[in-house]
Amino acid sequence: MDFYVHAAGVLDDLKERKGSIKQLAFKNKKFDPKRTYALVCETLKYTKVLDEVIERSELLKKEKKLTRNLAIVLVHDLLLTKRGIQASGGLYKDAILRNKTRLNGEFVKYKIQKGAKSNEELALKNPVNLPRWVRVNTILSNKEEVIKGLGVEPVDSIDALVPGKVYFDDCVENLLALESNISFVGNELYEKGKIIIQDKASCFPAAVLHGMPGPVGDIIDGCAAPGNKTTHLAALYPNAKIFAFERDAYRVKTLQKMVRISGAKNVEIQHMDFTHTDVHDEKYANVTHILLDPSCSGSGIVSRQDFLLVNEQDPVDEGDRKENLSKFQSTILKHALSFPNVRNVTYSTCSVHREENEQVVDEVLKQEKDWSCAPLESTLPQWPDRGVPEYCSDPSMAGGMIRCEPGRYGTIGFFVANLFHNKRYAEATSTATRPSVTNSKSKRKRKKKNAKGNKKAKNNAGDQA
Ligand SMILES: C[S@@+](CC[C@H](N)C(=O)[O-])C[C@H]1O[C@@H](n2cnc3c(N)ncnc32)[C@H](O)[C@@H]1O
Repeated sequence: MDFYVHAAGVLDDLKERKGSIKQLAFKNKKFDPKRTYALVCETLKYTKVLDEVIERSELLKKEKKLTRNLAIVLVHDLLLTKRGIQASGGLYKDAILRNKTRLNGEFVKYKIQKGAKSNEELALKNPVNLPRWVRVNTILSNKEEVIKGLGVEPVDSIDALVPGKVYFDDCVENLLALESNISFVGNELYEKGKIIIQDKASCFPAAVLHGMPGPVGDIIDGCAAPGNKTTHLAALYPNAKIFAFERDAYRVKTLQKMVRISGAKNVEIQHMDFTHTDVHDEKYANVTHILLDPSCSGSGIVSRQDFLLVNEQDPVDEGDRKENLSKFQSTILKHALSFPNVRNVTYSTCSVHREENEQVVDEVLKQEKDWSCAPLESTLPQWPDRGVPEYCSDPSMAGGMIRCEPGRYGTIGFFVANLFHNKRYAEATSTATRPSVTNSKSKRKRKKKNAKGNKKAKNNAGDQA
């Protein structure tokens, strides 16, 4: 019976938003976490039905010792599983069994009223069905090996995904989509780090950065753990050094593990607050690119389980939280832009709120006049959803930003802005294809020419970016 009390406790904690279903189910190892997780998920799928049946049968009025959530998990197993309540006996089980006939009767009536032919028809359905996005880790493998290993055949749209099929993404190289229910438990490609499970939108920042022209020095990932984007950068830039910052001690361990499994040898992990770095430290003198993916509200994340909590959790007042996050995001973005040789910076969040997205970029760019937002042509132009013009003081800027609506086109909610330093970018792109000039006379000549070029480039940044 302790198991049911524990599962009911998880439901109580979920209501109070003490963690995700997975976190709470796996927190207490005394009870089989997988079994707890399964019961909690299944119960949440049928909460509406169970609540109704419990109410109609007046169970809680008659059995005062039962709480709502304890009754829900027990009635779930009584009515919706073949095995029934898995406990040898006790107070709570007896209370349910005393009301068994009534509960069964109300359940049958409910099903008839709803016209349901099976119990499954009563379950809550996930309105958002994301495919499983898998990035081929080109450090250790290639598309051919992965396709062969997964034993899948290509289809030409994510809507056509069924078991045994694969879709090759058209925005991000080496990104594949598989059907949503595929499991990677025990999968060799996954366990050996040859594939990395990463949502499509989360692959955009490194892909955008990689699409920018000009030479690349060192790269910073300012907010790195768990390391999806760091390892993506490492795969795209095998010859660059990547400094991966993470301030949280626990998450640093996850980052270390992920970098190790990915086989990346060019990542230097820095366990520290990125905003505390000395931007003039010689160590970072060669940094030309920064990927910044700071903590955010996560309001764009739609997980496989989120829909289960729609009716369970009370809405929270997000006002203050959004404001604090927005301030932090502006501060960390300004810090990224202050590295003396940085030329390209992507700023991203998995939030759908303007306060964390367009507004942060807009406010920072108002203060940082040397920086601009790159236009559509250089920021995955094939992606249809862009920034919201009304949220930017210069509405034309929005076209260069990426927005992903949760669930639309198979991704979570996401935002990316692609920023470039006007002068450094113009310099880098006008000399990119030329051999390096070392003598001082030609250096002076180049400087003069670049000065002219910079002016032109600033005016035509859109064409060049
Ligand atoms: C949204 S997550 C990053 C996800 C990561 N980019 C990925 O794709 O796997 C933000 C991370 O930044 C870390 N973080 C937040 N503020 C930071 C700071 N000032 N310095 C370094 N890390 C920070 C958080 O601990 C968290 O792990």
